Amino acid sequence: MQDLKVLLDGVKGDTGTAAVLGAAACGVVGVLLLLRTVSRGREVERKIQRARSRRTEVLQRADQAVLRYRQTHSTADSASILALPLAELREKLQTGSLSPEDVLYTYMEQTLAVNAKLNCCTEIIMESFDQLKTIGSNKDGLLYGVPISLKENISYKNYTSTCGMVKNLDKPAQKDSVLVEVLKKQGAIPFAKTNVPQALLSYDCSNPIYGETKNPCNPKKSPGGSSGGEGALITAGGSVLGLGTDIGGSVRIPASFCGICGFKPTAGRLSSLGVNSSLQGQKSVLTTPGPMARDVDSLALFMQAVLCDHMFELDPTVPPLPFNMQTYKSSRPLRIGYYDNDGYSQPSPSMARAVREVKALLEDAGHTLVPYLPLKLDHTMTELLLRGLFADGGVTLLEQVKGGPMVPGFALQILPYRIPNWIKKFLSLLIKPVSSRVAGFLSAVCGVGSPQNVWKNQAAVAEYTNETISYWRKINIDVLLCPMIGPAYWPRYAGKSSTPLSYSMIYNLLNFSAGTVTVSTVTEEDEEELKHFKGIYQDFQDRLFKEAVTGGVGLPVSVQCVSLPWQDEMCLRLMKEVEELVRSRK
Ligand SMILES: CCCCCCCC/C=C\CCCCCCCC(=O)NCC(=O)O
Repeated sequence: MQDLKVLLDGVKGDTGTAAVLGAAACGVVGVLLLLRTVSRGREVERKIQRARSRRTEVLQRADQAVLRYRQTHSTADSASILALPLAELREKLQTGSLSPEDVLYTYMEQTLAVNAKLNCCTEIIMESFDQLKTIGSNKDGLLYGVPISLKENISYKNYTSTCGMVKNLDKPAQKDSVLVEVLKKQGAIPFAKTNVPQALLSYDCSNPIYGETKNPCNPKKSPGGSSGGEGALITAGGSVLGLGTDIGGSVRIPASFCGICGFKPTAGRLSSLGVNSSLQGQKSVLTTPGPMARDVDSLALFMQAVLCDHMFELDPTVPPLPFNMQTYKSSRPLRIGYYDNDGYSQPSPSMARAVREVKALLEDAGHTLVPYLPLKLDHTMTELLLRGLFADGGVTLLEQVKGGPMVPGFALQILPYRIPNWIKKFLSLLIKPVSSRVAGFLSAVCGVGSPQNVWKNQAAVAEYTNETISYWRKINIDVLLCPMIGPAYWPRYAGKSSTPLSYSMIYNLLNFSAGTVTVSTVTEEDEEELKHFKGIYQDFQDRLFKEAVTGGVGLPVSVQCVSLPWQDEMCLRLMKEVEELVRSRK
């Protein structure tokens, strides 16, 4: 200390030396910071490598387990097991004509093969093999012996839910999520976890840890997201039932992009304890777990299985409403609202055609179809939905992804949250004459500014919900038929193209029940019509959407069915009817 004082005294008045010392100090600090960044980068890289090696190792172990099983057991007919719809599979398991062992090993084998092609799994749950030893005690369960895949963010004890973010690596769940516990009690065997996009806030499916998942219908296309791993795995036959989550369409969009069925129940109907998200605590737009499968009966069976006393006991915040089979099975003619264009995002030709065709089928079947249009979508999408979702101006999301690598396109996706609000507001004014929609987006992602405004936003959402319910009452409709985003995008377009989310996310904002059923495929005529697509606003969002869905001939096309909150069975009923009508037309 004394030496330092002498040194400083020595340089006092000598400004040249002081400047040199100052510069040297800055240099040292700079080098230290650089070293810290490099070392953190290396640590991140090591973490990612560890996770990938662990996955490779677990895939190999699962592969060997399947091999051993095949060598020691007379081979069950895999193809016929994989072809069974869930209802039949379940019956054969319950009557004992199929064993849970044969079914699990068959699905495991298929999953490993599918994953090698599509990169859809993040984990194989090795405990699924152990579960076979005790499964007999769940023989009465509605899902006895049924293998089920889980989206990566659903907690399973000792497995990490990264939500596609490096910072969450190496934090294994302390316990099973409530849904996993309930599923196990019902005899289901969770056996794989599936891939998601970075931070879950995208309808693409790529993250820096596990990479990009491919669409089984066209590997060059995205499977959708965020439950994209589920969409790909189920479509390719690796799973007969899966569990995803949906805050903006993350169950419905991958179901639509891959060609299966997906159901987003009313948020609150199923327990969310142990279901991870990147915007925990955000209440304006609600997230919910929801099932995905090849047919609607499987979705209904899932709901019936988990809406049980065990779930109501484990999570008393869930209303004790068992599945209403009477509503699901009812054949009472319905009054069905419909729209093929929401007036905010022009649908692709196949999206609109699918609604028109299903409308005609429903009319022929004796239902009454009533024109419908979502209220004030322009204002609602930006001022209620986006401003509510990012009430904090995106701070939470930025914190989540800080310091980690980003998948291509993600940096651009989160750029608006990095730009200071005064610049965004200025840009919003500049852009307004060109696209009021994009201007609204820039203004909305500035957030709400104060806690008081959070409450105002939530009150406005409640008011909008009430207005919408009154509108349903006024035109006296039971359910709604409308488009679902599709066909599958080229990878990385989802991060740039947000406006089509008006078709899915509006029902998260309203917290209505909504599900998708695949009803058609893109035709040459659809593709030809797409060439003349201009869009409603004719802005860059419209141009991006057009680019994203080109090259879709032969890809699946879905429609969406919607019902009022807590009328989940009614929504499933319409989905089932749509599925049957479309099947009987073929
Ligand atoms: C240019 C105008 C844009 C208007 C409004 C767009 C609103 C969307 C904005 C942000 C992107 C949010 C993407 C959400 C995708 C689905 C994610 C999802 O459902 N995740 C499930 C989960 O988190 O559990």
